[in-house]
Amino acid sequence: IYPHFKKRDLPLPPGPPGEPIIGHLRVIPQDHPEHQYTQWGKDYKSDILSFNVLGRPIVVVNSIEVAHDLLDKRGANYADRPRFVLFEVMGWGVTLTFLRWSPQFRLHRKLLQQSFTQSACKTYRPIQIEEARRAIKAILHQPEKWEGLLRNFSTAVVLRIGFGIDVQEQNDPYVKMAIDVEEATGEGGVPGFSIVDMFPLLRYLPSVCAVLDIFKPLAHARRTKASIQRLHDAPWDATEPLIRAGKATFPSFMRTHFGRYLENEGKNMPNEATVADLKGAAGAISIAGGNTTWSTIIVAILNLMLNPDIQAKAQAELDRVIGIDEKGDILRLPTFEDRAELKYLEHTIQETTRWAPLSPVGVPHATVEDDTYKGYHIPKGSVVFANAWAMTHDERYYSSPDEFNPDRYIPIAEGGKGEPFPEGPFGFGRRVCPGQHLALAGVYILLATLLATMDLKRPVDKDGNIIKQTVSFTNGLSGVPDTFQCVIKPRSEKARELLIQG
Ligand code: HEM
Repeated sequence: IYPHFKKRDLPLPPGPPGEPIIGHLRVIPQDHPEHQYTQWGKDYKSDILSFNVLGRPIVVVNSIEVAHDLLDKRGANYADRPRFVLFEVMGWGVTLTFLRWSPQFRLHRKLLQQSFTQSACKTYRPIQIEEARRAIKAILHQPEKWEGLLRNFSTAVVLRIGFGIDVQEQNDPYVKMAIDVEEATGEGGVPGFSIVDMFPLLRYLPSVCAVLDIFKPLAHARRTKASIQRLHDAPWDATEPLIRAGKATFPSFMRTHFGRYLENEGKNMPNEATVADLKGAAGAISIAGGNTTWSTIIVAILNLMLNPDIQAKAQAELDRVIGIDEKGDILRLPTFEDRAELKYLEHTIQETTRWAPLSPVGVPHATVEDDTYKGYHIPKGSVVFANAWAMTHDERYYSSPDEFNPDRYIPIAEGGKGEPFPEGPFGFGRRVCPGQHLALAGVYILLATLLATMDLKRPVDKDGNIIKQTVSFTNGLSGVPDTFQCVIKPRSEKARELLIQG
């Protein structure tokens, strides 16, 4: 199947020995392979490694330099994706994340990239600020539900931005629909590693035959398909009549692009994107942007709770920038205009993405053609993982990389260590996350509002002792921190009032 795998005079990048026929199928750990890939990089003294799974070449990139050389500088050759058959069965067919290198990929990439540039994201600030304040006000009333309420926040933001629907404050049906779909997609496991990804024809196996455990993901994908379709259709159907009537009040991806579509149609002009393309792209915003933004916020909260000194420093900075009255209470809620001055908060957000990159081995790319790099052969069709975890924990750049320390980014000129902002958590090259500015803006406004108004404390038992909690992450398309407890209380009566006023 992979003729170029054998036809070579140069060696493949190094890696541990595999087994006959199945190669490294059982050698690569199923859970959190990023750690083992990092260790192998050290064992083989190489930032590029190779493996094969059932004959398919796999390349793992462990350093930022190699990622730049291959995924950025030779971007066109590394812009493909492997086929994600299981996700196709689920119904994620016209979703940018899973599209192969093709004209359709380029169309979707253009649509999404243009829509979420640094400056295009400003259009969506009012939605982000409104939802952030709404979520923290809800936490004020139901502090024990903080985790779910923050999930509602990130899901509501991407649904509103994608489809322009008006999300209800509590129990919104679309938010529920999107969360169910996110969970179901997450349960699909590590992308590209199910039995149907390896043997695509098995997707047609009749359900009665698919009784073995290895076929569970297939059964799961078939069950989930209808809900994924619904997530594309229901919010679209709700907004379409409003856009047609020119009555869609909120800006959204759908309003911009479907509005343009209708305009062209009215003038008998051709449309580059079909309705299916636009639905798929709006759906991609919701699946790629909800869970990831939420998880980033949760990781930040975890670290702010575990490090009260960091939390106090971030709050002191907010107080200084926002202004406080004679009693030490903040004068107003934070806005996007404060962001440039909130350097410590910005470093805390960067440190959050560095400390626990949410897609630790990235979303795999694939090579379009054979390549040669530093004397190694990289076959056409190789699946390429950019090990973001290895890059953001690289001791050559980061002192005590497991430590959460926002101060590591203070420039040398200001007496700091001048460690670089992380690269890798949002991927690389022509596949780099098109939603990164939107995501970081959402994380910023949520954390700024939360820290300005609330204290995050570790829970204590009835004797007042701090309850010890372990920190762990799920596997899958993006790692989500496992549930932990956090006590969230208003910093003052004034903070409470500001939140209630909105
Ligand atoms: C903190 C939050 C986020 C993180 C950590 C994140 C991370 C990533 C990563 C690692 C990739 C794969 C890049 C690669 O293959 O090299 C990706 C792709 C993508 N992200 Fe994000 N993302 C986040 C938020 C968002 C948001 C809010 C959107 C909404 C527009 C979004 C839309 C996408 C899309 C559509 C892709 C697929 C790009 C492609 O395949 O060409 N992401 N993201």
